[in-house]
Amino acid sequence: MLNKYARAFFTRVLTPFAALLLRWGVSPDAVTLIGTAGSVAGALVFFPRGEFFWGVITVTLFIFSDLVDGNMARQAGRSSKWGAFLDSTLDRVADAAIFGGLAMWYAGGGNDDLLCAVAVFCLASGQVVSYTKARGEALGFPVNVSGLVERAERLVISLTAAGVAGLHTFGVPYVEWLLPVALWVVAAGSLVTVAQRMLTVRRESAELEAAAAAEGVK
Ligand SMILES: CCCCCCCC/C=C\CCCCCCCC(=O)OC[C@H](COP(=O)(O)O[C@@H]1[C@H](O)[C@H](OP(=O)(O)O)[C@@H](O)[C@H](O)[C@H]1O)OC(=O)CCCCCCC/C=C\CCCCCCCC
Ligand SMILES: Nc1ccn([C@@H]2O[C@H](COP(=O)(O)O)[C@@H](O)[C@H]2O)c(=O)n1
Ligand SMILES: [Mg+2]
Ligand SMILES: [Mg+2]
Repeated sequence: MLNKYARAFFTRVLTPFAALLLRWGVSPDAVTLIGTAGSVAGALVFFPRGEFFWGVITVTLFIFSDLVDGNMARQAGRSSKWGAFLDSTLDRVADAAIFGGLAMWYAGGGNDDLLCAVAVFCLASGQVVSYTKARGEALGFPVNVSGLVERAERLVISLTAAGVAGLHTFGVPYVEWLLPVALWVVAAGSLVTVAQRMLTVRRESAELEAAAAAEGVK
């Protein structure tokens, strides 16, 4: 949903910045790499220590590079399959660091085995959500579904909740519960999304086989 509705807005807002980077001679691949490195560092330095506010600020600053790199590639007429591969692959790395960092907090100072397991489930199910589409498309199916909780939703829900929950360390009361709720929501939403995508590929596969069988009868 966010991918559909918010992308146009961010494309408009980020286009001048992307143009400036191109004028400075920065390549889209460099933005993809630096954005991922910054997101990973922000998540793994701050989240395991429970410093959610600064973690979210750092990760958010760097993760917007994911909207800038493609914008740069399109403006420069340099969109490539390699760029698409690099972008998607490094998305998975950044996501692993974000949910892995949260799981590390609950395994350590946060001292909550159940929430650690939920964060690990968010990590794993998010990767499976992306894999269903990548594998379905590689097999030649259109995978004509986005699903309830795509990457943008996973990030916005988790990072917003973590950022606000992090205000607890500055003395803001009654905000810590937001992160556990967000993790449960992302976990449940990702499970639904995996099911939506798997059912779509199953339907598309059946339709393709039926069409092939009908073709054979003629
Ligand atoms: C009191 C202060 C507390 C601090 C609050 C901080 C607030 C910050 C909170 C959140 C910010 C989160 C920003 C998240 C930005 C996300 C950007 C992003 O990564 O978008 C990527 C997404 C997809 O791009 P791709 O096509 O490159 O990726 C594809 C995707 O990975 C697919 O994965 P799948 O969905 O299948 O799992 C892969 O299949 C595919 O291979 C891959 O190519 O881009 C978009 O979706 C575009 C839209 C992004 C819209 C983001 C909007 C977020 C903006 C603001 C949030 C506002 C929150 C306000 C908080 C207020 C708090 C008080
Ligand atoms: N280093 C890169 C990154 C991206 N691309 C191209 O952009 C598409 C992704 O666009 P986003 O707005 O989601 O970043 C991707 O599929 C590539 O075509 C690129 O070429 N090089
Ligand atoms: Mg990108
Ligand atoms: Mg991306």
